[in-house]
Amino acid sequence: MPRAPRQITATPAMIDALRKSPEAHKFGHGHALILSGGAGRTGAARLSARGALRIGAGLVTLGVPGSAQLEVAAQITAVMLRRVDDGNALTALLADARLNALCLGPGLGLDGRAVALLAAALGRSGDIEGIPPPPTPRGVGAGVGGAPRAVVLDADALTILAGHPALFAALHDRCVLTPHAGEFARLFPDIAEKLNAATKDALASRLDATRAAAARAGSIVLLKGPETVIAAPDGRAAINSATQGLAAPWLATAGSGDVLAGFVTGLLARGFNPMQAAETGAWLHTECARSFGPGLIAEDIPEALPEVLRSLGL
Ligand SMILES: NC(=O)C1=CN([C@@H]2O[C@H](COP(=O)(O)OP(=O)(O)OC[C@H]3O[C@@H](n4cnc5c(N)ncnc54)[C@H](OP(=O)(O)O)[C@@H]3O)[C@@H](O)[C@H]2O)[C@@H](O)CC1
Ligand SMILES: Nc1ncnc2c1ncn2[C@@H]1O[C@H](COP(=O)(O)OP(=O)(O)O)[C@@H](O)[C@H]1O
Repeated sequence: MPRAPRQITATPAMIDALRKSPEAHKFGHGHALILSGGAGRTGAARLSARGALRIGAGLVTLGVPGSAQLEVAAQITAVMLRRVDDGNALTALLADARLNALCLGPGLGLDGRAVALLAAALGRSGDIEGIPPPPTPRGVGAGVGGAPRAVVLDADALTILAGHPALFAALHDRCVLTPHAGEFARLFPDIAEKLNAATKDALASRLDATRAAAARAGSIVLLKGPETVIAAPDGRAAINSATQGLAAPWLATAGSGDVLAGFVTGLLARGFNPMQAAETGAWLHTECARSFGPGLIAEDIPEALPEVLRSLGL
């Protein structure tokens, strides 16, 4: 019998974890790497990067193909930029163990480069059909201490996973998958079918579906919506409600999910464990929308974060 899900609220433990030590320098708060797609499609990854930086990652770098370098350079300041043209370039970059959290999906695209980046991020570049084996430096796919690197997979990365079973099989317990309902149905069609056919309470069914997906993936799954459900492979689950008194309807705007992916990535870079990062990121995301209120667009979400953090006493 699975444990009852936790309703996410700001507990003293969450607030404590969000506090920054007065002694630490920027590398003590982690370095997040967000991989972007090509020119004309870089907005989503830039939104994620801004979210990761605002939530406290010490450094945030956007990995972009050469074609998008100028476009992105013209739009960023505190966020940094590295050229990442293919899977080999990412593998080489990941020899730096200080890059401790990755985000793939927002605006990534579905082309060969995107597939190769996903394979490299999951440490599988040498054995995926059609992707040449790279010269693998030691430690690739691993973070500090040899544990696999934390990876947030959203948007296009989820669509790629749905078409590449070998990549799906490479998911691990430091991955956080953040599908909306459409992406969930693409990735877990049989589970989604059962969910749609369910006759019991809608939230309970979403909870069952998210738990089943997390168990299959071996990763944290965060199913987005007005009631966001988060589940771990071991059956732990939590719900972030944005309904009734906590409603945040202005979150239904293009790019808000990209910011959420950035929030979770930034928290992973800071050292939060994957379940804690997903829960805390989802809660703060809703609070930002509630704090900003009507007229919110995706760019406003990271900018609302300082006020929300201050209201927690940080
Ligand atoms: N500013 C930017 O640069 C932005 C860039 N973005 C980037 O665009 C790329 C594509 O991402 P995407 O999510 O827009 O498209 P896609 O993968 O086709 O899935 C959408 C289809 O799924 C379905 N669907 C079912 N339930 C759903 C639900 N709850 N919420 C949403 N959809 C739901 C629905 O089908 P329907 O139900 O209408 O038949 C819908 O047609 C990706 O890289 C992303 O990062 C965007 O983030 C926007 C801001
Ligand atoms: N009506 C709503 N009430 C509260 N939150 C919502 C609502 N609609 C969407 N959201 C939230 O907004 C975000 C939308 O993400 P997503 O669908 O991936 O959009 P995008 O791909 O444009 O970034 C998710 O965090 C989701 O939970």
